[in-house]
Amino acid sequence: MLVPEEHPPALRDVTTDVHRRGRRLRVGAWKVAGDLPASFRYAAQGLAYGFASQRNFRIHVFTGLLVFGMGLWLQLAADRLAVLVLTVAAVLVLELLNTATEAVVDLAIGRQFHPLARIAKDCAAAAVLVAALSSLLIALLLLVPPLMIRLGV
Ligand SMILES: Nc1ncnc2c1ncn2[C@@H]1O[C@H](COP(=O)(O)OP(=O)(O)OP(=O)(O)O)[C@@H](O)[C@H]1O
Repeated sequence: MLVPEEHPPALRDVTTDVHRRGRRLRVGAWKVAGDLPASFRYAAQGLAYGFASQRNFRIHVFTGLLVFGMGLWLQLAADRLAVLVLTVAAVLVLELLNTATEAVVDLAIGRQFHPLARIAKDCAAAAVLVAALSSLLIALLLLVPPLMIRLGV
């Protein structure tokens, strides 16, 4: 068991858990979400930050809404609509993780060059690209055939 006083202060900050009313509480952060509404509030803040600061995130949101709207218009079956939702969500999730990665890298290294910082940022951006390309392909596979029928082509 960790005894906080046995560690130097910096290590103690990141390693110590306390037990309160049967719950483990992390105490290494500047602030910890104390309850479920607070957790949702912080998640909403992250979502709002991603939307406000990341042009690509906004593009993905509007593209996703467009694709889902087309799916509804074309009366796709529920399981096909679910696949569209899943692919759009995957791109948005990865875009948020990309933003988080950029923030952590900048926090760690600031404006200096480091090859590992470049790898972290490039790979996070590549993850978004892979998800976006595969979700575009899935959307085409699901939407084009019924669209052709609807247009009488
Ligand atoms: N500290 C750094 N050291 C080395 N290379 C960096 C560093 N910061 C950024 N880069 C390089 O510059 C590129 C762009 O960095 P940036 O922080 O703008 O990320 P981004 O993924 O382009 O941002 P966004 O997702 O907002 O378009 C990175 O992909 C990386 O190749």
